[in-house]
Amino acid sequence: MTVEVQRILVIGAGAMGRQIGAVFALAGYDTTVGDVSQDIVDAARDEIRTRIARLAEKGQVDDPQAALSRLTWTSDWDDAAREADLVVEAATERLELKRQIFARVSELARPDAILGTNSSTIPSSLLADSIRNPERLCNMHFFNPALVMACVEIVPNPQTSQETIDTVVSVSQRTGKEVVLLKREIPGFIANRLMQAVLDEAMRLHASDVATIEDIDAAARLALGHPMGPFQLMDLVGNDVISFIHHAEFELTGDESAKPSPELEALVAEGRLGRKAGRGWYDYSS
Ligand SMILES: NC(=O)c1ccc[n+]([C@@H]2O[C@H](COP(=O)([O-])OP(=O)(O)OC[C@H]3O[C@@H](n4cnc5c(N)ncnc54)[C@H](O)[C@@H]3O)[C@@H](O)[C@H]2O)c1
Repeated sequence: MTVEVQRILVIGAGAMGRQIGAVFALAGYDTTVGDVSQDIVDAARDEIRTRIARLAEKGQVDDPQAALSRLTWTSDWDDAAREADLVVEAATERLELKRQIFARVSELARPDAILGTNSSTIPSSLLADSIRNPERLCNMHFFNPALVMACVEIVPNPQTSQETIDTVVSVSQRTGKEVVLLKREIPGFIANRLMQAVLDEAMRLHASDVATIEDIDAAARLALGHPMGPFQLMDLVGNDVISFIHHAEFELTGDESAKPSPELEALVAEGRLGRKAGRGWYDYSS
């Protein structure tokens, strides 16, 4: 059984939240995207207008005005939380902040509203005791950029009800995404664990002087058909983000092997964070 969803609130208008909001609006849902910063809300609204217009030019959106009219942007999301059938949290990746947000949502939202977190590293079981109705919560994990990437991972925690799972699966499918439904929580879920395994092996090969980063990247691209090599990918995502994901997994599991490699830590300590810093595994200064 699914809950009838018409109104959705997305909390956080950053890189993920703004595009997740657009995905819902394009699928026909009345969607509010809320942030704490008016500047971020304004920038998000402008960016999404441009993106939806571009999709319309490419023939991928029939009625851009209708989609935009279903989108509301706000720096005060309390009213939208009261009205939402589904709330998807996509705020800054900090456990305490997310717990505060869910406690507030739990005060405001209808008891039958479904709640999802887009967190990449925080399983919803760590948020469940901050809300009144933990059976209505799960991870609903979109990929970056959410308007483009075709997959949503849905991760129930031990308390998540079947109705909650059925509802988030149904909403995700209506957006046109392919759903990957995990049977249980595991740090990193599926896609990021697979990616992490490739990145870790690439760093091990390089640290043991088996090949250059250029050759390891070439093998991934040309022999395995990956769109980019593991070192190129780390530079694109940000080596600090990759390191953070390792630390988060170590904190969740206590597993020493989850810690970032010394090479990665050295790179981050030197400020070689990747493309955004002009230098990472590769040099982008020229
Ligand atoms: N960036 C990625 O590649 C990616 C991919 C998948 C999932 N995620 C997850 O999505 C979430 C958001 O990531 P992001 O990259 O969009 O981060 P971001 O830093 O770009 O955006 C986070 C936004 O949350 C806002 N925020 C903070 N407190 C808030 C509050 N109380 N109410 C409303 N908004 C608040 C911030 O102002 C900011 O605009 C994180 O949980 C992250 O793990 C990120």
